[in-house]
Amino acid sequence: MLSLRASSRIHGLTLPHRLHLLRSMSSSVQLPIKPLSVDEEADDFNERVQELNAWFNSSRFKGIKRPYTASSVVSKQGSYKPLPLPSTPLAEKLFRMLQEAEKDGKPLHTIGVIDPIQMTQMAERQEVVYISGWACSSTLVHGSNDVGPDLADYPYTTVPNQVHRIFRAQQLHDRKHYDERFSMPLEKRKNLKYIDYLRPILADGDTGHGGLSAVMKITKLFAESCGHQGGKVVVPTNTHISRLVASRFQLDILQSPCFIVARTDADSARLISSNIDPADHEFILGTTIAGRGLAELLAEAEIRGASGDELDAIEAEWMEKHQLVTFDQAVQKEIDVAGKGATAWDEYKKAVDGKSNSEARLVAREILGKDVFWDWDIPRTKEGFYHTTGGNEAVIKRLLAFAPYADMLWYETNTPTVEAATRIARLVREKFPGKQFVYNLSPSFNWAKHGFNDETLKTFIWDIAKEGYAIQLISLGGLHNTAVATASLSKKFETEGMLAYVNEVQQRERDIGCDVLTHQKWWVVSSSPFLVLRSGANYVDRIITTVQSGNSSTAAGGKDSTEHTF
Ligand SMILES: C[C@](O)(C(=O)O)[C@H](CC(=O)O)C(=O)O
Ligand SMILES: [Mg+2]
Repeated sequence: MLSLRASSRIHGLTLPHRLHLLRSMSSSVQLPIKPLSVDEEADDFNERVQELNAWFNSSRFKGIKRPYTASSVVSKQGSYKPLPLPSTPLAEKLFRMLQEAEKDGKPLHTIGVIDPIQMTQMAERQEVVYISGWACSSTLVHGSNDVGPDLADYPYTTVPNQVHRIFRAQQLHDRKHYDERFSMPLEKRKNLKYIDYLRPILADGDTGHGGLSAVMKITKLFAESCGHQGGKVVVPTNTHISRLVASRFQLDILQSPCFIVARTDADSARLISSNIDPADHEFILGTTIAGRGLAELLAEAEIRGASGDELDAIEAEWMEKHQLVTFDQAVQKEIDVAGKGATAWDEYKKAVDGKSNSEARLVAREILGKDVFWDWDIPRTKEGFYHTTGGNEAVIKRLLAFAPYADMLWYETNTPTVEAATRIARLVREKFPGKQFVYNLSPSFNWAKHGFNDETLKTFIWDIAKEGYAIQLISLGGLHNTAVATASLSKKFETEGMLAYVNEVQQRERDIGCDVLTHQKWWVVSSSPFLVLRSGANYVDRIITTVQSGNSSTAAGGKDSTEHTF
């Protein structure tokens, strides 16, 4: 809830200067105590529109297209300019970090975190935090706690809730660390390594969990809980663009500089929900064999009680017989059959560049002197989806279409290679110089099987960083690491008892200087009889000592604490 100070009038100043002054005097807003006149209200509105336009034109949004006006945003903001969100300084920091990454050709690379412990252990070295939808789906589903595989069917508050949890933990550890620093003399402080817990968070927004209003709601939650989101595409290009615009519009209403990352899964996508956008037509597959639709045959089989296996067999046989092709491939075949050769094909390709399927059909008829039979409805799946080729060309086309609307681009690759990453980035950057990318160093790949040797595996991140892959993340790195560390301890503990604990955990914590070794200091329930607080014990002790006028006999980190044995 916002705490707003009611203002008394400031005499001698006329609007809009008065309101402007009130806004700039403090980070909060002083609302006028009497309704403004219509003229005053209009002046204030115009001043806000001007201010917002200046923000839109600032270097933060260089190259970003907004298909709406600043006044359409201001009118949605309500009667006063939004206060800066806690995520704003972090988003601004990310902007500067990314500019530096671009200048140096170096990456911000990170490991997806699943909890506050992992966040603290990465804070010293990883400059950004990634929060994965997949990992949330497996570990922390908001509301129902019904964890499961990532089908993006969890409540849309799930990932924002995790972002909120991690952001809160970042803030607490920052406060704890700061207090620790200022509880020691300057000379000693010089030797205490400064840890920056306030790392910008990049969070997975998946497809936005619904229509445009849902996209706006999740965007708002992310911005409010501190985040930057990535969208996922299984939809027509223009639907994705609408979601990006909805997301930006929401951020603009909040006047938030949070980053929007447009992610496309077009590389591996084999289905598209609709053929409504001509931009997707060249990649949609159809059949050159007339006949009954696949979905119709499957529905019929289901009615007569066919089993799942039988249905799969019907589909496989149908697909085998029909060998789906794009319209261009169907035309190419007809050109070959007609013996018209390479010139006709070149002529066709040139004429259909950027055109819809209905236009391509007219061009083909012109060249071949007849219609080409090709149907994209016959093979539709029973859900109504169209088949699509996927692949890198589809990726490139989408990235180029999303570039004006997104701060960063993310294509989810099928195969991690420097060559593919380089080619795609260069083609995009030819048209959008300086555009930056996010790259998923996904544990879904068997990294040992992609032709890397130790050397190329080690340099991969830095090699692609030179091409603009400024944020790179092991999406499920934290999740896998928890799995392997726990499995290993569990295995050894079974037979080696406490020796296993010492060797696997305590000794290693000591060797690598892991601060959780002394977890009371790191994160503990205070032993105060008055308050039970989850917090950094020493930090809480100091607060309690302060409020109890310097007397806290119950301090959690007092002389009886087991931590003094470390
Ligand atoms: C990136 C991702 O969307 C995620 O939820 O983190 C997942 C995880 C992964 O497999 O790497 C995805 O790519 O679908
Ligand atoms: Mg995801």
